[in-house]
Amino acid sequence: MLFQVRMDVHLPHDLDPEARTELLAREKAYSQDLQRAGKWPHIWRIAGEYANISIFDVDSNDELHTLLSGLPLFPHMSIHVTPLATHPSDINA
Ligand SMILES: O=C(O)C[C@H]1C=CC(=O)O1
Repeated sequence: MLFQVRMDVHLPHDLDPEARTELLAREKAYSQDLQRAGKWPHIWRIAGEYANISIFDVDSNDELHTLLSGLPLFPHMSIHVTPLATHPSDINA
């Protein structure tokens, strides 16, 4: 099952710089592990925003929720999920 996920990051302005560095390192490692596992096949920065558009390839809504809620940045993000269906005009479908 494919989902488009938009993540907008809102880090607290008073976050300790060391804690911020550690948090972002954990986020990067978590994200890259899921990319290597094929669960997170696309991630794009939205130009000009601290936000990304990602594609997740998961087995269920529950798996998606588990993966998203495990993001180290989860407490600092707003997340919008769009389920994707096959387009009838897709020549690759
Ligand atoms: O920077 C972001 O867009 C937020 C987050 C998503 C993956 C990652 O490494 O950071």
